[in-house]
Amino acid sequence: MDMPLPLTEQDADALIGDMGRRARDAARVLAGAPTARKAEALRGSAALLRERSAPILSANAADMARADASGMTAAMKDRLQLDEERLEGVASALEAVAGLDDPVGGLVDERTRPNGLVLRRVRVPLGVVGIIYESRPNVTADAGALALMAGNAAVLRGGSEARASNAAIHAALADGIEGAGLPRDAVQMIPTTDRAAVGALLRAQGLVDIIVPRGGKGLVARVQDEARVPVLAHLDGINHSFVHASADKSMAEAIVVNAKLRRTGVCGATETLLIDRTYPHGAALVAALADAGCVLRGDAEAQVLDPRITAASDEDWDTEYLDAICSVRIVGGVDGAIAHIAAHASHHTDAIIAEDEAAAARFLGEVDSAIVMWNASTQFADGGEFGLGAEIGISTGRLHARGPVALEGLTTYKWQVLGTGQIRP
Ligand SMILES: NC(=O)C1=CN([C@@H]2O[C@H](COP(=O)(O)OP(=O)(O)OC[C@H]3O[C@@H](n4cnc5c(N)ncnc54)[C@H](OP(=O)(O)O)[C@@H]3O)[C@@H](O)[C@H]2O)C=CC1
Repeated sequence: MDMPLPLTEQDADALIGDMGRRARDAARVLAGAPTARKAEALRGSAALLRERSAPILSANAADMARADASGMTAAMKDRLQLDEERLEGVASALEAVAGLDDPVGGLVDERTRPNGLVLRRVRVPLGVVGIIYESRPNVTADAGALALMAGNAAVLRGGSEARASNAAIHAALADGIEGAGLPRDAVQMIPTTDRAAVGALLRAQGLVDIIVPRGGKGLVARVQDEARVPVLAHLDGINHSFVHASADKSMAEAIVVNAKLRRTGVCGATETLLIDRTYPHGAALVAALADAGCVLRGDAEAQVLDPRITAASDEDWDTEYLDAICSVRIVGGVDGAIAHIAAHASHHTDAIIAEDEAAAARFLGEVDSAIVMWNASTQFADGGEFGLGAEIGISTGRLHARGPVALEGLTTYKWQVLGTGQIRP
């Protein structure tokens, strides 16, 4: 699928310009496509994924071999790897999206003015959505499917380590879409791993309506510097679990171990444990993590709790490890936790574990993150777990949609004004 490298800026602009124009044409068709047709496209794609499981898994094996050779971490390889069961999960997710309620045309609200004008807000697709994401092949299917079902055309740019898997999955999706009589260009995959194409996508004003960047610090910096297209940021998860003085001991241990270690490579994993200075079971809490194989780095007060905690540096409070490593800080009550989170969180997901309702209410009200939780694991940060069927990812920005983004988050609305001849005085 790769074009010759390196791409000049002009080559990249020409490539994205052409893809963007084709996407725009496809988006016009999709905006009016019947729900049944979109669902048929996704069910057809799911069937093709199953039919083509052997070539898709061998494409994935090629990606995995390159990952091994390049020394990719175990957590990153876990995200990249497919097997029969995971591929079945990808196909089933397409069918699940096909069964979701179509948001397009839905009535958001309606009111009648004293002059008799009827004002309605009706859901419409965003248009052309550019999605830049990590080396996780299932996202190719999930993102393409959600964009399509919400009536949008998608231009996908997956992580370079997953290029063979992505190309194989994308081909099944495009064939399924075409097989249902919808434009093949509805979901396009950028055919190069050259990052010049990411720059061109970020500059594609007028061709791309919104960019969803899913990724970490390198991507954040580039998006902040270069984006000319509106951005729905899906960025890193520097997430906190705060154990309040009133927390139940066994609940706190179970939640914290799960939040940190269930899958260390997902963006909803906890990276920093905050312990209330007056919580009486701090030593048992950190021991539960250390015994489960987690490396702990703490401030001086935390280090007193367990000899296995080494000294944290300032950098640790701003680090997303995506690994079995956790920073631990002792804080003074809810105020201390809120202050630490305000200074170091990435506004993704933060949780309080507490029996005290007033403490929890303050945390839920005052922590400014897309998802705030009470007595639950931060690993629940997931569209499927929220009952949305699937997700593009977790929006960490402030506008339009926050937290798990699925069909509704991929739409906007327009006003329909119904008169009976009114003129404005
Ligand atoms: N909020 C959310 O929903 C999600 C957030 N994440 C976050 O993603 C990060 C982990 O994934 P990781 O694989 O490290 O992600 P990266 O940020 O390294 O990569 C993500 C995508 O961005 C591209 N990219 C990265 N840097 C640049 C750049 N400077 N210029 C152009 N393109 C760039 C990558 O391309 P290339 O292949 O060329 O490297 C890849 O396609 C974590 O921080 C995690 O929290 C992950 C999933 C969901």
